[in-house]
Amino acid sequence: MAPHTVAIDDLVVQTQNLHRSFDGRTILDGLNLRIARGEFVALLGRSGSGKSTFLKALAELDHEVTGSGHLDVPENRSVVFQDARLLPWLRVLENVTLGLTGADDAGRRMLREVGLTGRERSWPVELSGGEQQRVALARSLVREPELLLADEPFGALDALTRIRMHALLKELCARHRPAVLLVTHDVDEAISLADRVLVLEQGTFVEDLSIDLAAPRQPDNPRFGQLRRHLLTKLGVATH
Ligand SMILES: Nc1ncnc2c1ncn2[C@@H]1O[C@H](COP(=O)(O)OP(=O)(O)OP(=O)(O)O)[C@@H](O)[C@H]1O
Repeated sequence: MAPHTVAIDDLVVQTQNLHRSFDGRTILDGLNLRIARGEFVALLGRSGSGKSTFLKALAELDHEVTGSGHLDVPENRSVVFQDARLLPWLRVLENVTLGLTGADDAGRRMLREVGLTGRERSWPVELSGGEQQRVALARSLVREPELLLADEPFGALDALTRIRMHALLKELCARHRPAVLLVTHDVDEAISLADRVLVLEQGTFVEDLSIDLAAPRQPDNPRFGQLRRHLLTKLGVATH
Protein backbone atom coordinates (compact mmCIF):
# COMPACT_ATOMS: atom_id res chain seq x y z
CA MET A 1 0.00 0.00 0.00
CA ALA A 2 1.47 3.34 -1.03
CA PRO A 3 1.61 5.84 1.85
CA HIS A 4 -0.77 8.72 1.37
CA THR A 5 1.03 12.05 1.38
CA VAL A 6 -0.63 15.05 2.97
CA ALA A 7 0.76 18.54 3.56
CA ILE A 8 1.88 18.47 7.18
CA ASP A 9 0.58 21.95 8.05
CA ASP A 10 -2.91 21.22 6.81
CA LEU A 11 -3.79 18.17 8.89
CA VAL A 12 -7.10 17.90 10.70
CA VAL A 13 -6.59 14.36 11.99
CA GLN A 14 -3.40 12.60 12.89
CA THR A 15 -3.25 9.26 14.65
CA GLN A 16 -0.08 7.46 15.46
CA ASN A 17 0.13 3.86 16.46
CA LEU A 18 -3.43 3.63 17.77
CA HIS A 19 -4.28 0.40 19.62
CA ARG A 20 -7.47 -1.04 21.00
CA SER A 21 -8.22 -4.51 22.26
CA PHE A 22 -11.26 -6.06 23.86
CA ASP A 23 -10.79 -8.99 26.23
CA GLY A 24 -7.28 -9.61 24.92
CA ARG A 25 -8.44 -9.53 21.29
CA THR A 26 -6.62 -6.87 19.24
CA ILE A 27 -9.05 -4.83 17.13
CA LEU A 28 -6.91 -1.81 16.19
CA ASP A 29 -3.29 -2.76 15.78
CA GLY A 30 -1.21 0.40 15.65
CA LEU A 31 -3.18 2.57 13.22
CA ASN A 32 -1.60 5.60 11.58
CA LEU A 33 -3.81 8.01 9.69
CA ARG A 34 -3.65 11.56 8.48
CA ILE A 35 -6.62 13.46 7.13
CA ALA A 36 -6.15 16.85 5.51
CA ARG A 37 -8.45 19.85 5.81
CA GLY A 38 -11.56 19.31 3.69
CA GLU A 39 -10.61 15.78 2.70
CA PHE A 40 -13.37 13.15 2.40
CA VAL A 41 -12.19 9.73 3.56
CA ALA A 42 -14.36 6.60 3.50
CA LEU A 43 -13.54 3.66 5.74
CA LEU A 44 -14.53 0.19 4.54
CA GLY A 45 -14.06 -3.12 6.29
CA ARG A 46 -15.86 -6.34 7.01
CA SER A 47 -18.38 -6.51 9.81
CA GLY A 48 -16.44 -6.60 13.06
CA SER A 49 -13.22 -5.30 11.54
CA GLY A 50 -13.16 -2.33 13.93
CA LYS A 51 -14.52 0.56 11.83
CA SER A 52 -16.83 1.88 14.55
CA THR A 53 -14.14 1.32 17.16
CA PHE A 54 -11.80 3.52 15.12
CA LEU A 55 -14.45 6.20 14.62
CA LYS A 56 -15.21 6.23 18.35
CA ALA A 57 -11.51 6.73 19.02
CA LEU A 58 -11.49 9.79 16.72
CA ALA A 59 -14.64 11.08 18.41
CA GLU A 60 -12.81 10.67 21.74
CA LEU A 61 -15.73 8.56 22.95
CA ASP A 62 -13.39 5.72 23.91
CA HIS A 63 -10.88 6.53 26.60
CA GLU A 64 -9.32 3.11 26.61
CA VAL A 65 -7.67 3.52 23.24
CA THR A 66 -3.94 3.31 23.73
CA GLY A 67 -0.90 3.80 21.63
CA SER A 68 2.68 4.84 21.95
CA GLY A 69 2.02 7.72 19.57
CA HIS A 70 -0.83 10.18 19.76
CA LEU A 71 -4.25 11.16 18.56
CA ASP A 72 -4.83 14.69 17.21
CA VAL A 73 -8.41 15.59 16.40
CA PRO A 74 -10.01 19.04 16.35
CA GLU A 75 -12.24 20.14 19.22
CA ASN A 76 -14.76 21.37 16.69
CA ARG A 77 -16.04 18.06 15.36
CA SER A 78 -19.44 16.45 14.89
CA VAL A 79 -20.61 12.87 14.85
CA VAL A 80 -23.53 11.39 12.89
CA PHE A 81 -24.73 7.85 13.55
CA GLN A 82 -26.97 5.40 11.71
CA ASP A 83 -29.94 6.53 13.82
CA ALA A 84 -30.55 10.27 13.92
CA ARG A 85 -30.60 10.42 17.75
CA LEU A 86 -32.85 13.48 17.86
CA LEU A 87 -34.32 14.52 21.19
CA PRO A 88 -38.05 13.70 20.89
CA TRP A 89 -39.15 16.45 23.28
CA LEU A 90 -37.52 19.19 21.19
CA ARG A 91 -38.81 20.54 17.88
CA VAL A 92 -36.71 20.20 14.73
CA LEU A 93 -35.12 23.66 14.89
CA GLU A 94 -34.38 23.22 18.62
CA ASN A 95 -32.68 19.92 17.88
CA VAL A 96 -30.47 21.62 15.29
CA THR A 97 -29.46 24.52 17.52
CA LEU A 98 -29.26 22.63 20.83
CA GLY A 99 -26.38 23.96 22.89
CA LEU A 100 -25.84 26.99 20.67
CA THR A 101 -27.06 30.45 21.65
CA GLY A 102 -28.43 32.87 19.09
CA ALA A 103 -28.19 30.29 16.34
CA ASP A 104 -31.80 30.28 15.15
CA ASP A 105 -31.02 31.99 11.84
CA ALA A 106 -28.09 29.65 11.19
CA GLY A 107 -30.32 26.71 12.13
CA ARG A 108 -33.03 27.83 9.71
CA ARG A 109 -30.45 28.27 6.95
CA MET A 110 -29.10 24.78 7.63
CA LEU A 111 -32.61 23.33 7.54
CA ARG A 112 -33.13 25.03 4.18
CA GLU A 113 -29.87 23.51 2.93
CA VAL A 114 -31.06 20.02 3.86
CA GLY A 115 -34.46 20.62 2.24
CA LEU A 116 -36.55 20.94 5.41
CA THR A 117 -37.82 24.50 5.22
CA GLY A 118 -41.27 24.58 6.80
CA ARG A 119 -40.51 21.73 9.21
CA GLU A 120 -38.76 23.86 11.84
CA ARG A 121 -41.60 23.44 14.35
CA SER A 122 -42.27 19.75 13.66
CA TRP A 123 -41.56 17.12 16.28
CA PRO A 124 -39.00 14.44 15.35
CA VAL A 125 -41.71 11.76 15.49
CA GLU A 126 -43.52 13.54 12.65
CA LEU A 127 -40.56 13.07 10.30
CA SER A 128 -39.59 10.08 8.14
CA GLY A 129 -36.30 8.28 8.79
CA GLY A 130 -34.66 10.11 5.88
CA GLU A 131 -35.93 13.47 7.12
CA GLN A 132 -34.66 12.75 10.62
CA GLN A 133 -31.25 11.99 9.16
CA ARG A 134 -31.39 15.33 7.31
CA VAL A 135 -31.98 17.03 10.67
CA ALA A 136 -29.01 15.13 12.11
CA LEU A 137 -26.85 16.41 9.24
CA ALA A 138 -28.11 19.96 9.78
CA ARG A 139 -27.34 19.68 13.51
CA SER A 140 -23.84 18.43 12.79
CA LEU A 141 -23.00 21.08 10.19
CA VAL A 142 -24.53 24.16 11.83
CA ARG A 143 -21.46 24.10 14.06
CA GLU A 144 -19.20 24.36 10.95
CA PRO A 145 -17.06 21.46 12.21
CA GLU A 146 -13.53 20.95 11.00
CA LEU A 147 -14.19 17.22 11.18
CA LEU A 148 -17.38 15.29 10.50
CA LEU A 149 -17.40 11.69 11.72
CA ALA A 150 -20.19 9.64 10.17
CA ASP A 151 -20.87 6.04 11.18
CA GLU A 152 -23.05 4.34 8.53
CA PRO A 153 -25.31 7.41 8.42
CA PHE A 154 -27.40 6.02 5.55
CA GLY A 155 -27.32 2.37 6.59
CA ALA A 156 -30.95 2.27 7.72
CA LEU A 157 -32.40 4.08 4.69
CA ASP A 158 -33.98 2.57 1.58
CA ALA A 159 -31.90 2.52 -1.63
CA LEU A 160 -33.60 5.50 -3.28
CA THR A 161 -33.40 7.71 -0.19
CA ARG A 162 -29.76 6.70 0.22
CA ILE A 163 -28.92 7.92 -3.31
CA ARG A 164 -30.64 11.23 -2.57
CA MET A 165 -28.71 11.52 0.69
CA HIS A 166 -25.42 10.90 -1.15
CA ALA A 167 -26.14 13.85 -3.44
CA LEU A 168 -27.09 15.98 -0.44
CA LEU A 169 -23.99 15.08 1.55
CA LYS A 170 -21.77 15.86 -1.45
CA GLU A 171 -23.41 19.26 -1.84
CA LEU A 172 -23.15 20.03 1.88
CA CYS A 173 -19.49 19.02 2.01
CA ALA A 174 -18.68 21.15 -1.04
CA ARG A 175 -20.24 24.14 0.75
CA HIS A 176 -19.01 23.63 4.32
CA ARG A 177 -15.74 21.82 3.60
CA PRO A 178 -15.36 19.71 6.76
CA ALA A 179 -12.87 16.88 6.67
CA VAL A 180 -14.99 13.71 6.71
CA LEU A 181 -14.46 10.19 7.94
CA LEU A 182 -17.38 8.10 6.66
CA VAL A 183 -17.67 4.55 7.96
CA THR A 184 -19.59 2.40 5.52
CA HIS A 185 -19.95 -1.19 4.36
CA ASP A 186 -21.15 0.00 0.95
CA VAL A 187 -18.32 0.00 -1.62
CA ASP A 188 -20.31 2.04 -4.16
CA GLU A 189 -21.12 4.64 -1.50
CA ALA A 190 -17.42 4.95 -0.70
CA ILE A 191 -16.41 5.34 -4.37
CA SER A 192 -19.25 7.78 -5.08
CA LEU A 193 -18.42 10.13 -2.23
CA ALA A 194 -14.81 9.90 -1.11
CA ASP A 195 -11.51 11.42 -2.18
CA ARG A 196 -9.84 8.48 -0.55
CA VAL A 197 -10.93 5.02 0.58
CA LEU A 198 -9.36 3.04 3.40
CA VAL A 199 -9.90 -0.67 4.02
CA LEU A 200 -9.50 -1.93 7.58
CA GLU A 201 -8.68 -5.63 7.97
CA GLN A 202 -7.15 -7.52 10.87
CA GLY A 203 -6.51 -4.32 12.76
CA THR A 204 -4.60 -2.49 10.04
CA PHE A 205 -5.31 -0.44 6.93
CA VAL A 206 -4.71 -2.81 4.03
CA GLU A 207 -5.64 -0.17 1.45
CA ASP A 208 -5.46 3.60 1.14
CA LEU A 209 -6.76 4.41 -2.31
CA SER A 210 -7.22 7.82 -3.94
CA ILE A 211 -10.36 7.90 -6.05
CA ASP A 212 -9.36 9.31 -9.42
CA LEU A 213 -12.84 9.60 -10.82
CA ALA A 214 -14.34 12.79 -12.21
CA ALA A 215 -17.88 13.88 -11.40
CA PRO A 216 -20.50 12.69 -11.96
CA ARG A 217 -19.37 9.36 -10.55
CA GLN A 218 -21.67 6.88 -12.25
CA PRO A 219 -21.59 3.23 -11.12
CA ASP A 220 -21.78 2.12 -14.78
CA ASN A 221 -18.53 3.95 -15.61
CA PRO A 222 -15.82 1.33 -16.40
CA ARG A 223 -13.30 2.97 -14.03
CA PHE A 224 -15.93 2.87 -11.26
CA GLY A 225 -16.24 -0.88 -11.94
CA GLN A 226 -12.46 -1.35 -11.73
CA LEU A 227 -12.29 0.49 -8.40
CA ARG A 228 -15.24 -1.54 -7.09
CA ARG A 229 -13.56 -4.84 -8.05
CA HIS A 230 -10.27 -3.75 -6.53
CA LEU A 231 -11.89 -2.78 -3.22
CA LEU A 232 -14.06 -5.90 -3.09
CA THR A 233 -10.93 -8.00 -3.57
CA LYS A 234 -9.29 -6.15 -0.68
CA LEU A 235 -12.38 -6.94 1.37
CA GLY A 236 -11.96 -10.60 0.55
CA VAL A 237 -15.02 -10.81 -1.71
CA ALA A 238 -14.48 -12.83 -4.90
CA THR A 239 -15.33 -10.80 -8.04
CA HIS A 240 -15.80 -12.87 -11.19
N1 LIG B 1 -17.42 -2.36 24.06
C1 LIG B 1 -16.99 -3.52 23.52
N2 LIG B 1 -16.73 -4.58 24.28
C2 LIG B 1 -16.27 -5.74 23.77
N3 LIG B 1 -16.04 -5.92 22.43
C3 LIG B 1 -16.30 -4.89 21.62
C4 LIG B 1 -16.79 -3.63 22.11
N4 LIG B 1 -16.95 -2.79 21.05
C5 LIG B 1 -16.58 -3.49 19.96
N5 LIG B 1 -16.20 -4.75 20.29
C6 LIG B 1 -15.71 -5.76 19.37
O1 LIG B 1 -14.73 -5.21 18.52
C7 LIG B 1 -14.87 -5.71 17.20
C8 LIG B 1 -15.02 -4.54 16.25
O2 LIG B 1 -16.28 -3.91 16.45
P1 LIG B 1 -16.74 -2.68 15.59
O3 LIG B 1 -18.12 -2.34 16.04
O4 LIG B 1 -15.72 -1.61 15.65
O5 LIG B 1 -16.76 -3.30 14.11
P2 LIG B 1 -17.33 -2.71 12.76
O6 LIG B 1 -16.27 -2.89 11.72
O7 LIG B 1 -17.82 -1.32 12.98
O8 LIG B 1 -18.54 -3.70 12.48
P3 LIG B 1 -19.96 -3.48 11.73
O9 LIG B 1 -19.65 -3.18 10.30
O10 LIG B 1 -20.64 -4.79 11.91
O11 LIG B 1 -20.64 -2.34 12.43
C9 LIG B 1 -16.08 -6.64 17.21
O12 LIG B 1 -15.60 -7.97 17.31
C10 LIG B 1 -16.83 -6.24 18.46
O13 LIG B 1 -17.49 -7.34 19.03
